[in-house]
Amino acid sequence: MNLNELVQHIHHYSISSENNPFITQLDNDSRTVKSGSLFFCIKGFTVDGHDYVQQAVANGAVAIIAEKPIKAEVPVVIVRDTNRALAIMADVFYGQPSHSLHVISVTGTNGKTTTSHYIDHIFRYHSKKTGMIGTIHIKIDDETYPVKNTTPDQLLLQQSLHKMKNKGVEMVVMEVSSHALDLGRVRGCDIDIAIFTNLSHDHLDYHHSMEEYRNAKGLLFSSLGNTYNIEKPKVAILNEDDTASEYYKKVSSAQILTYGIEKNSDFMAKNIRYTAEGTYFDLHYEGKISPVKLKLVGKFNVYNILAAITSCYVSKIPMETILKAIGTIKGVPGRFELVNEGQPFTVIVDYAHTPDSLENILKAAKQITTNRLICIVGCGGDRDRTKRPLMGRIAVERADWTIFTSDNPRTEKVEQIIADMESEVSNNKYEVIVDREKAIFHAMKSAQKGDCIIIAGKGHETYQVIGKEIISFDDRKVAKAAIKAKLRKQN
Ligand SMILES: CC(=O)N[C@H]1[C@@H](OP(=O)(O)OP(=O)(O)OC[C@H]2O[C@@H](n3ccc(=O)[nH]c3=O)[C@H](O)[C@@H]2O)O[C@H](CO)[C@@H](O)[C@@H]1O[C@H](C)C(=O)N[C@@H](C)C(=O)N[C@H](CCC(=O)O)C(=O)O
Ligand SMILES: Nc1ncnc2c1ncn2[C@@H]1O[C@H](COP(=O)(O)OP(=O)(O)OP(=O)(O)O)[C@@H](O)[C@H]1O
Ligand SMILES: N[C@H](CCC[C@H](N)C(=O)O)C(=O)O
Ligand SMILES: [Mg+2]
Repeated sequence: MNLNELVQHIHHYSISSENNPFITQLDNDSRTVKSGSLFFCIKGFTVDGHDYVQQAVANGAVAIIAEKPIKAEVPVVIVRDTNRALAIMADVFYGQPSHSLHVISVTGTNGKTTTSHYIDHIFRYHSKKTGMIGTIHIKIDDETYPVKNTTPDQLLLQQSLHKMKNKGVEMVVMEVSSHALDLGRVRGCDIDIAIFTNLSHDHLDYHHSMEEYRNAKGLLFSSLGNTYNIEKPKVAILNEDDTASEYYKKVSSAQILTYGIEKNSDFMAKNIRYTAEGTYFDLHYEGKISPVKLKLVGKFNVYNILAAITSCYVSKIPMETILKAIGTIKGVPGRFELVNEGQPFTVIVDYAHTPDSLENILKAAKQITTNRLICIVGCGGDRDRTKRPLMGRIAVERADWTIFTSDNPRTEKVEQIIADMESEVSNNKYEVIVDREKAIFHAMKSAQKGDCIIIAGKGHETYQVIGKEIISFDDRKVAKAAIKAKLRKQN
């Protein structure tokens, strides 16, 4: 595709030359530029891409998209907003892949990854080729690719969707974070179904207030479009029990479907029974009642399943197939993941890293615990500090014993993060073991029959970020080693 063909999709631009080079790839990082690249200068949080034009040209860039005049031996196109231009041009360059894919997006504070995995599982059970974009990885049919972000930037997003199209993928489920919406990462993406899981305290370092945070998520629903296209109707699927849904109903022109447990909703779970084997409930929808069996625990998982059922049902998968499929869901990596080495106590690794998710997971664990509930938890550095006292208080109030430890301190002092977590704790049912590995070994050593140990916050993560360094660390592996060490000592 030539430069002129691409830039014609932007309303306001000026171009420094009449040359019309052939563009072989798009780049927003000078380090990945190759001969034939069109380089987009993006102002980041750390550096400004405009400062890397010379490097981009040296690496083979044949044209530049910038927000201000830049000296370069190649054509420079000046646009008002390079981020927006990248979203539009990437969509065009990659042949608008989202337009012919069935795209389901999931937003909300907690449950995005979990719900996405359930949806993917149901579609695959229904023999569809699927793609998934989210916190754990990008998955294209059976191949997975590592990720830096829950929702990739505009370029990687369109590239991934394009690869999916080429691989014969029919449907994509994608997590959409509030950061992504605020930064316009999903602009130009034709989304068919948008799911809202819930809204609770997180990311207030970035969004400043709950209202701002709620509104950022609202961008997904306000940009969803309307239902007038009969071939591709747009549907917003909202959690009726979360008050933020009222706002999303207002900002969206799409068809609205609701799910819930407490309030009357289109897809509703009633008569819920939580047992050691799993969770059972009656699904009420369209005047019908269907029994549902899950091998999952926790009320929050009933919400995730309801959202998954609703989105698959409106995607025309028969309810009978959906219900059979969900009976075979085993779980999601790092989400309530059991570590079992034959020990007489329960060990669970979970990604709870917000006050609400920590509370939920401790409540769910309590239901299956016959002795003490022990919680190992930390908070991330260089992230929302205001959630730390809340998480500290919740852990100590809900668990019988808590160990505060480190969880990706990044450039902050772990001791300060833990002091923040301790600041609103009102009893002494806790201790501090800064080193996470030592904390896990200590918990295993002191565990007794019937105890349940929740290792919270890192879930699927295979690293610990200390300073600028990334160290290999996996809660599941460490827990396994600690249990084995204990069992060896006993034998
Ligand atoms: C705060 C934030 O969102 N930062 C994102 C941002 O990085 P940045 O602004 O620091 O980028 P930068 O380093 O300043 O670079 C600016 C530009 O110069 C370019 N550059 C830079 C260096 C160079 O040598 N040459 C060059 O061309 C860069 O490629 C970039 O285009 O752009 C990067 C590329 O798209 C993102 O990976 C990065 O996410 C970082 C890793 C991050 O931690 N983001 C978090 C806050 C985030 O987005 N989280 C959400 C939600 C998580 C959840 O589910 O809870 C997510 O969706 O992941
Ligand atoms: N619907 C839910 N409501 C509240 N908590 C939940 C829900 N689903 C999962 N959780 C809890 O939140 C944790 C994170 O879940 P999940 O990874 O699905 O969320 P996410 O929204 O993808 O998070 P992130 O924004 O970090 O990607 C789980 O490990 C569990 O403890
Ligand atoms: N998606 C979350 C990840 C937090 C995971 C936790 N382990 C941490 O590092 O704080 C965030 O960006 O806030
Ligand atoms: Mg996620």
